[in-house]
Amino acid sequence: MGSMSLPKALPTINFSLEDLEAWDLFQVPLENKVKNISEEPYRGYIGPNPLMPLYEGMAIDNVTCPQETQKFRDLMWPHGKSKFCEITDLFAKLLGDLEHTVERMLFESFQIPQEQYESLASSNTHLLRFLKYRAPEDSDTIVRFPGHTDRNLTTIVVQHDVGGLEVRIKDGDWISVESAPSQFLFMAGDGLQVWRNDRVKACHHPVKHCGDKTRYSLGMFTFNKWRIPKEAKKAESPIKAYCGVKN
Ligand SMILES: O=C(O)CCC(=O)C(=O)O
Ligand SMILES: [Fe+2]
Repeated sequence: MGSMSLPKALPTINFSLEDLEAWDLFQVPLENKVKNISEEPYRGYIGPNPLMPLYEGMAIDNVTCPQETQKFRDLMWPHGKSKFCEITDLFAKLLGDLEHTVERMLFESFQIPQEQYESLASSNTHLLRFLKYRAPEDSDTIVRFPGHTDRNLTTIVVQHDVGGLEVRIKDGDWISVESAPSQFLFMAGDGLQVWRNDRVKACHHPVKHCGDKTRYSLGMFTFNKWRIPKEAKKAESPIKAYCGVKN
C-alpha cells in the first residue's frame, strides 16, 4: 500500500429519489420507456423478464454530458419536466467526482503514478441507471436480481429506503448493505479485475428478498477500455483469458 492521501472533502450528496421524481419516471407510458435505447447492449430500457420478473431499469449513457440528460427527459416527458435535468446533472457530477476520488485512492494503493491514472481516467464514461423492483404479488420468494459481477470497471450503487443488496467478501461471507440515500457502495467490476490481472476481484452481488415493498435504487457504472499495462503482463500471474480479453 502506498501512502494514502485522503481527499480534502468528500462530496456531500443531498439526494432523494423523491427529489429526482424517479417515482414519476417509472409512471411514464411504456411507449416512451422503450425509446430509451442504446447501440451498446444493456444501456437502455430493460423491462421485467423471466430472469428478473420484478425488475425495470432505465439508463442515461454519458450522463455527465448535460445534453444526454436533456435528450432522455425529452423522450420520457415530451411536454417537459421541471427540475429533472438540474437534479440529475448535479447528482451525476457528484457521483462522478466520488468515483474519481475513490478510484484515484485505489490507484495510489497500486502505486501507479497519479499522472498515469489521470490520463487513463480522462476517457472514462458514466452511465446512470434508475432501477425499480416491483413488490412480489404473494410471498417474497423471488430474488430481485440474481448474484452477478458487473462487466464494467467500477460501480457505485445507492439504495433508497428498501435494502436487499448483498456483497460477498473475501472469505466467502456475505454482508448486507445498509440502505440509505446517503450510503454509497463502491464496487470493482470485471473490467478492473482484468486490468489488474486478478489482483482485484470483481464484487459478486445479488439483490435478495426484501419484503413486500417496491424497491428503488440507482447505479452509476464507469466504463473504459483501458489497455492492459506491460508490467501486469510480466508479473508472476500471467494474464488470464477472461471475459473475452486474452493476452
Ligand atoms: O439495485 C441494486 O441495488 C443493484 C443493481 C445491480 O447490481 C446492477 O444493476 O448491476
Ligand atoms: Fe450489479
